[in-house]
Amino acid sequence: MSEGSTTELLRLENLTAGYGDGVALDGVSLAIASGESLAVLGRNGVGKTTLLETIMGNTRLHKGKITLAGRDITRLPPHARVKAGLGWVPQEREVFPSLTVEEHLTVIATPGKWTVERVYEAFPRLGERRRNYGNQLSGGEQQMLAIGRALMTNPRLLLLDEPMEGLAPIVVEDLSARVVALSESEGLTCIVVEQHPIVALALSRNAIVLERGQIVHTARSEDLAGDHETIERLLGVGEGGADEGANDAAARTQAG
Ligand SMILES: Nc1ncnc2c1ncn2[C@@H]1O[C@H](COP(=O)(O)OP(=O)(O)OP(=O)(O)O)[C@@H](O)[C@H]1O
Repeated sequence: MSEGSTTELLRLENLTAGYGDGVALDGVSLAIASGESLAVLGRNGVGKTTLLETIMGNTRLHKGKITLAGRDITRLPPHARVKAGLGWVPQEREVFPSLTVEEHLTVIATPGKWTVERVYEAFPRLGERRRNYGNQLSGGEQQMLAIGRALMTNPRLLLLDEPMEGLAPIVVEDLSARVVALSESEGLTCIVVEQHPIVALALSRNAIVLERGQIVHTARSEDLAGDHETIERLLGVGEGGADEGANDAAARTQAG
């Protein structure tokens, strides 16, 4: 795909980034088309979060270029990247105990197709909880709120960092269906970082696997889901259902 093509939304060229002088992301290049959903997979500490943080402008960039919808955003500060069309759902969720659901959604709203009412349509549970405070929400509700809040900035591209972490299997199932609906029905372009391949591959069209800050495998998600040898080799997990993934995530969270 050529740069500036009408369907290309994000292009990363040779991104090398990290924290201080350290390099956690090493020469990553990829292009994402508008409407695509991409899963970023890999074992612990391989640079998945760093990839999203670098797209957002939260790491030290040593080298490389980031283009969003034909615009070079490489040097923009994070808040300007949100304005340019990046929606950020951080791993920590960052839900505030003293704000209600509705206050979380309205405080950063940007005019566009996503309004509070549309977020409640996509996540009816949030509508039911609109007057509840952040600390009165379950983990799943907090995650929905983190996604809803990002939608309120009317992004072109939504970046989700381990959205299923610590959630019960039934909640993972529900939230996965809603994330799929965002990309399939709403046409929203998404990048999802996820530890467990079964969960991530079910909600994405394409996938990359990172190892030591580099892309070592690229595939269509449905192909990789059936490629047990590659999953075992690169991710070190055997066959297992979404339930296993969610339980792993819950165990990780409980362990710290
Ligand atoms: N704030 C930070 N300061 C210094 N080094 C960091 C920081 N955050 C991450 N790193 C290092 O960067 C490397 C990549 O970490 P990153 O969090 O991107 O991996 P990950 O694949 O998202 O892992 P996980 O699944 O455990 O979240 C690791 O070696 C990690 O120790």
